[in-house]
Amino acid sequence: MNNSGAAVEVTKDRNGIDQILLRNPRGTSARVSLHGGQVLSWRTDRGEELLFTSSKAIFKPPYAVRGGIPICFPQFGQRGSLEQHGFARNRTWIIDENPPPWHPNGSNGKAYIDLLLKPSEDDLKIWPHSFEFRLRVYLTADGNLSLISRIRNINCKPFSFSIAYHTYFSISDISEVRVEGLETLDYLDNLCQRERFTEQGDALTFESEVKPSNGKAFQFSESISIDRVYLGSRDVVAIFDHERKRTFSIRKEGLPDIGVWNPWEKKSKAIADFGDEEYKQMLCVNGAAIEKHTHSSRALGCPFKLRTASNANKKNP
Ligand SMILES: O=P(O)(O)OC[C@H]1O[C@H](O)[C@H](O)[C@@H](O)[C@@H]1O
Repeated sequence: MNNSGAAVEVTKDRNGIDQILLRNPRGTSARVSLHGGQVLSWRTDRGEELLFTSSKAIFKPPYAVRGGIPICFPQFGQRGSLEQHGFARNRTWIIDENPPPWHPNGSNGKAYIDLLLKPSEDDLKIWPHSFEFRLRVYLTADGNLSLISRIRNINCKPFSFSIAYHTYFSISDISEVRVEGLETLDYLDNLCQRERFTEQGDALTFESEVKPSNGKAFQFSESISIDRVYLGSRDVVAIFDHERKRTFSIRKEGLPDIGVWNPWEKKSKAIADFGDEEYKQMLCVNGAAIEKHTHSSRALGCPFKLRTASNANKKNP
C-alpha cells in the first residue's frame, strides 16, 4: 500500500501463475495475470464486474484467455504470418520491479504495475525482431482503468507490427447496447474478406441481424455477427448499455483504429469457447493500430494508451 491508499498485491492463481491485484483508495480493483499480461477483471467499489470472461475460459498456456483484455501483438487478427492476434497473449510476462518513474505527482492515488515481455528464442524464429514490450496497467483514483504500452526496438532494424487491446466489455444483452463514435467512418469488414465500407447508421446497434456489409447472405444459416475494424476513428468511443444504465467510455491515444466484435454467429468457431448464449453478454470494442512501424532506434516507441471509464464507478449522489 502506498501513502495514497492505493494497493498492489501479487498472488498466485489456481494454476500457480502470478497475478496482480490493484486496488485504489475507493475500493475499485483490477486483476492482471502474467499469462498474456492480461487484465482479467475490473470491478467497481460495489464489486460489480465490468469486463466479461467466459465461463469456459482456460487460464494457462497454451490457451489464450477468452475474456478480459487480451493484448494482440505483434499482430492483430490475421493480417500477418503469425497465429491469430500474435503471441503476446500466450506468453508469460514478467513484473518490472524497477519501473521508470511517473512524471512528478503522476502516480498520486494510482494503483499500478509495469509488466515486460521480451521475445524468447522460439519467438524470434517465427518473428525475427528484437523488442521489449512494456505494459503499464493502472487504476486511477476515480476508478478508471488505463493501459499504456511502449514497444522498444532492441536491435535497431526497423519492423512493422499491429497491436490491439481486445477488450471484452460485460454488457446486459447485445440487443440492449449501442456504440457511438463510429458514425461515418470507413471500416474493413472481416466477414467480407476485409472489404472496405462506410458506416451509414447514427450509432451501431445490434437489435437485429447485422448482415455482412456487402448484403450477401452469410455462408451459414442463422448467422448474426459483427467483426469490423473502423479506420482512423475518433479518440473517444462510447458503449451505452440501456438495460444496466451503464456507459463505458473508451479513450485511446496512439491507436488510430477500433475493432468491434461479437460472435453472435451460431456456427462461429469462437462460439464453442462460450457458455450457453454467454456471447450475448459481451461486446469487444478494441483500441487498435493495424499498421505501425518502429524506427532504427532503441528509443521507446510512442505510447499506445487506452483509458476506459464507466459511470458504474461513480458514487450515487
Ligand atoms: O478467437 P480469437 O482468436 O480470440 O479471436 C476473436 C476475434 O478477435 C477479433 O475481434 C477478430 O476480428 C475476430 O475475427 C476474432 O474472431
